[in-house]
Amino acid sequence: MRVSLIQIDVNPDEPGQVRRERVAALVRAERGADLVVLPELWPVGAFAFDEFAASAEPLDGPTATAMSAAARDAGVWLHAGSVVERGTDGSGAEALYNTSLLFAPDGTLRRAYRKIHRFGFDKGEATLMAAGHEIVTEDLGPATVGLATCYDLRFPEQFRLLVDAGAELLVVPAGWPARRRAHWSLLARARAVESQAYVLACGTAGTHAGVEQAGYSVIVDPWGEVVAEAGPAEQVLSADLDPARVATTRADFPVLRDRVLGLPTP
Ligand SMILES: O=C(O)CCC(=O)C(=O)O
Repeated sequence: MRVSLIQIDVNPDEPGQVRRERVAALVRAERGADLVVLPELWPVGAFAFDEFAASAEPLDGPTATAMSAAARDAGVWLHAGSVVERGTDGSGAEALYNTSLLFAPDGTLRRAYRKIHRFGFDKGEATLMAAGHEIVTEDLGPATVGLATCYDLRFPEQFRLLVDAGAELLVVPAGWPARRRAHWSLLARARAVESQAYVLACGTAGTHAGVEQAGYSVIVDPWGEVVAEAGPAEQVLSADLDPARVATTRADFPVLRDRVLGLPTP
C-alpha cells in the first residue's frame, strides 16, 4: 500500500485560492498512491485564529470541492487534512469545527471527522471551535484507517477506541509548533507502539501567525520504527506499507490481548 504525506508550507502571503490550486496539483501528482494525506487546517493555518471565522466553509465549500476533484483525478483515497467547518451544534446554533475530510478515489466525501480535543486551553481553537464527539474509521480496502487530529495525539484513550473500532492505520494531520517537535515525534511513535498500528502523522511547514511549524511529518510502523521522516520544509513523504504487518505484530506480541478493561477508579 503506497502512502504519501504532503507537508504543506502554510505561508500567510499565499492567497487561499492559490494555495488550494497548488495543493490540488500536488495531490494530482501522487497518482499511483493508494492514500494521500494533507495536514491540519492548511487552507488557513492552525494558529491563524483571527481568520478562522472568515475562512470557515461548509462540507461542500471551496476546499472540499477542489480536493474532491483532485482525489478523483488522481484516483486516490485523499485525507484532505482539515478545514474550519461552518456547521451547527446540537441546538441548531451556528458553530465552527476543525473537520477532517476523507475522499474516496471517485471524489465522494466518505467521512468527516470533527476534532475531539481542541487545543489552546482557554484561548484559540479551544474557545473558537466546538468539539466533535465521534470516533471515525473507514475501510479503504487494503486497510482500515482511524482518524485523529493534532492535539488528539496526546490522548491515548481516543486511539484505544480507534483500535477497538478496527483501525490499522492511524492518520493524524497536524499544525504542530516547532517548539514542541520532540513531543510530536515521540507521541507519534508511542501511539504506534501501543496501538500496534501504522501512524501517518502529517504536519505543516513554514511560519504563520508568528508560530513556527514543526514539519518533520513521520510514518511509523506497528513496531514503532520510523519508516520515513520529513525535514522542516515543504515536502512529499512517501512509503510502501504492508497492512498485514498490523495483524502479524498483534499476533506475535499480543499485548492488546492483555488489556484489563474496567479497572476500578481509586
Ligand atoms: O499539543 C501540541 O503541542 C500542539 C497541538 C496543536 O497545535 C493543535 O492541536 O493545533
